[in-house]
Amino acid sequence: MKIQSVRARVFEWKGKTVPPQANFCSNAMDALYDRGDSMKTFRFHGWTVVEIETDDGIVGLGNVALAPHIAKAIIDQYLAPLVVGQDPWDYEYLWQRMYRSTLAWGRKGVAMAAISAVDLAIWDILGKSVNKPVFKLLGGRTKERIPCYYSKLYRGDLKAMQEEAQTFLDQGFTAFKMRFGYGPNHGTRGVAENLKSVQAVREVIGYESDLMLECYMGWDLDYARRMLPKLEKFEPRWLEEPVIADDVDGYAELSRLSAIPISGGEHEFTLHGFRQLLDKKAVSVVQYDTNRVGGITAAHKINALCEAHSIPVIPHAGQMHNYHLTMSTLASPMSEYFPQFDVEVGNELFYYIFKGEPVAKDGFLQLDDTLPGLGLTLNTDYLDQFQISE
Ligand SMILES: O=C(O)[C@H](O)[C@H](O)[C@@H](O)CO
Ligand SMILES: [Mg+2]
Repeated sequence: MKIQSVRARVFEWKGKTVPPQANFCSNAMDALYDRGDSMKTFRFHGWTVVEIETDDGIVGLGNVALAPHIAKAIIDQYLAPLVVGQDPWDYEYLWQRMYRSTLAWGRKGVAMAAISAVDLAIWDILGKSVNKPVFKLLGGRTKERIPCYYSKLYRGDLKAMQEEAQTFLDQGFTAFKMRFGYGPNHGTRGVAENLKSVQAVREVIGYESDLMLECYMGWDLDYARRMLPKLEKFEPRWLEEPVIADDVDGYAELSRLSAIPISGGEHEFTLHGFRQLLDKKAVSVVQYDTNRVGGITAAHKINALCEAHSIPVIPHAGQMHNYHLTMSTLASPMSEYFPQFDVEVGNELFYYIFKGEPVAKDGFLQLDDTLPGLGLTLNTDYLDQFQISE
C-alpha cells in the first residue's frame, strides 16, 4: 500500500457564534494593557481537514485546529511531498522524516500540529486497512467505557454557571471543569470573583464530584502562589495551566508548593517536550492534544513515558483522536468532554466538521470495537455554514 495523495482543506465557520463576553476565561493576553477581547486569539473557528488517499483507495482523515491556513501551507509545501509514494505502515519513519525535515523551525507549535494532522490521517488509514479501530492498534480496549469530565463552565453570571453545572450533574456527570475569569491584572476584586465562582459551582456539584479549575495560562507564578492556599478548601482535582507553557520551572515550583495537582500540556509538543515536563516534575496531570503534540505516533510514546512516571494522561479537548489514546492505556483514566453547543470558543466546532464523535452518557463515552480507523467521517450537515478553501 502506498500514499497516493494528500489533500488539506481549511474549514472556516461562517455560521452563528456565541458573542464574546468579558472575563470569559483568564488567558495569557490578560497581561497586556491593550488586550481588547482577550480570548480573541484563542477562538478556533477554523480547522484544517487532511484527507490522505492510498493507491488502493483508502482515505484517512486527519485534523488540526491551530493556525489552520498556516498548517495547510506547511502540509502542502513541506509534509505532503515527504509522505506521498510512501508506505503508511512505515509511520515511525514518516514521522521522523516530517519532524527532521522541519526541525529547524517546526519542533513546536503549528508545524508540529501540521505533522499531527498528517499522522492522524495515516493512522486512520492503518486502522481501515486492517478493519480495526485505531485503539486496537495501540493496546486495545483497557476500559469498559471511558469516564469523562464535563468541560465548559466558562466564567459568566454565577447563577448561569450554577444552572449549567446542575444541568450536567443531572445528566450523570461526576466531574466538571470550570474556567476562572480573572488573574493578576484584576486585583483583589478579581481574586474575590475567582473564589466566588468556585464556591458557586461547588454549591451545586458538592464534594462527591471532581472539580477541575482552568486558568488557561492567564495567571503568573506570584498570583498562583497566592491563590493556591485560598483554593485548597475547594479540594480541586487539579489547577490547569496557571502559568504560560514556557514557564516549566514555574510549573515545577507550584507542583512542589501545593497539594493541589497542577496540570498542563495542551500547549506542549513531542515526546521531548513531555520528557522535560516530567523530568522537572512540572505537572501531576499530562494533557497533550493528539492533533497538536505530534499525532498518534508521538502521543502513544508519551503515554508510555507517563505510565513509567505514574502521571495520568487526560488529553485536552476530547475529540476522537484523543479518545483512542485514552482507551488504549491504563495510564489515561478519563477524557475531557465538550458537548455539542453553539459555536463559541471552537472546541465544539469538531461536531460540525466530523460525524462519529461519541456522545457522553451518564458521564461515560464508548468506542466501537468494530468501527475501523478513527471512526470519523466528514459531516455534510453544516457544509453551507463553512467557507472551505483548498
Ligand atoms: O482545557 C481546555 O479545554 C482548553 O484549555 C480549552 O479548550 C480552552 O478553550 C480554554 O478553556
Ligand atoms: Mg486547558
